[in-house]
Amino acid sequence: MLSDKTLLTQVLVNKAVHPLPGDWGQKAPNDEAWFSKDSPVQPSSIDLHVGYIYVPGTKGPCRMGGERNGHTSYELSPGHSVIVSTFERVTLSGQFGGLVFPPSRLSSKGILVANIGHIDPGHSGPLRFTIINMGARPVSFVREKDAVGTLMLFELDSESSRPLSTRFAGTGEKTRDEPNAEEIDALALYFAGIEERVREVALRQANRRVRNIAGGAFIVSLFVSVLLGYVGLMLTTGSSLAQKQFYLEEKLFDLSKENISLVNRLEQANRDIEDVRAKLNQNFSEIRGRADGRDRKLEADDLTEETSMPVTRTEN
Ligand SMILES: O=c1ccn([C@H]2C[C@H](O)[C@@H](COP(=O)(O)OP(=O)(O)OP(=O)(O)O)O2)c(=O)[nH]1
Repeated sequence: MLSDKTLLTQVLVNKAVHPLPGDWGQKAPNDEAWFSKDSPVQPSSIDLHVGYIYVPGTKGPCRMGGERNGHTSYELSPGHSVIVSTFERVTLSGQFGGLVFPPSRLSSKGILVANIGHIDPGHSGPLRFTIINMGARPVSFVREKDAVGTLMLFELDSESSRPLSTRFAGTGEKTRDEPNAEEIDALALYFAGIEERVREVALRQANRRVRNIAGGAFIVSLFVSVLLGYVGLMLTTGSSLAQKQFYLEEKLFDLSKENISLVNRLEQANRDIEDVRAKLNQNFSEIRGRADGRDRKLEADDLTEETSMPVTRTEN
């Protein structure tokens, strides 16, 4: 593995990692700043920074976040995924290979980099990473400023007989570059489409309950049509409004949850009314029973009174 000094020579003399962010490219190799805490060159690795951010599902060739039009800064919402290319191009001769890892400060924010891997001898171009926000909060990425990978270089025991660049010769293809539309859209904006699925289940549940209890199909269809209208709107306006979309979707989600809670309360109120009705019926039958008993007693008393009265005869 190359140490900071050899790494620095590879970077500054052979342009193995180039360009460098900020004014690092203008510093002389013997500048002490290379060995400071903030240097992109660390004891045995070099930091790679955000280049462009590509957002899956971006419609239209001119939309920010799509092919050849990556964002230079982006706030990645929880559960969302993007492709990030590196600001630096990594150009290795046949004598060197590399390994790239996510910086641990990214992992502590809940960022998962899906494709850590190796860099072939002969590779030339930016690297790219598929990134998912598994954390609880949005995470911002800014071009040139935020580190997105940590690269280590290795010197091979002998030069590769066919470095990557020669294997591409005559194919008309290049080693890896910025992603095209097909590669960007192979990803889902939401990790495993999870938000979509959860929302569908919540809506289905709300729909069923409301229909059962209050014949509220109207409310649900209204809710669904608002949702569909909104999704349609988002499809036509593209995902440059992704954050706004996320916010509104959260709101729709909350509404759906509120709906379910209202339905639960309605169910409970129905059960309470049933209880009160049963109690009233019971009280009514008891009162009725008592009244009947009293009537019967009064009738019996009248009868006794009549039969015990002395009979007076009138004699002519
Ligand atoms: O996280 C990574 C790892 C590698 N690479 C670059 C450098 C590497 O030389 C090239 C190919 O990597 P790998 O051989 O791992 O991927 P593959 O799927 O086999 O690529 P390909 O089909 O282009 O050979 O992609 C990246 O951009 N990001």
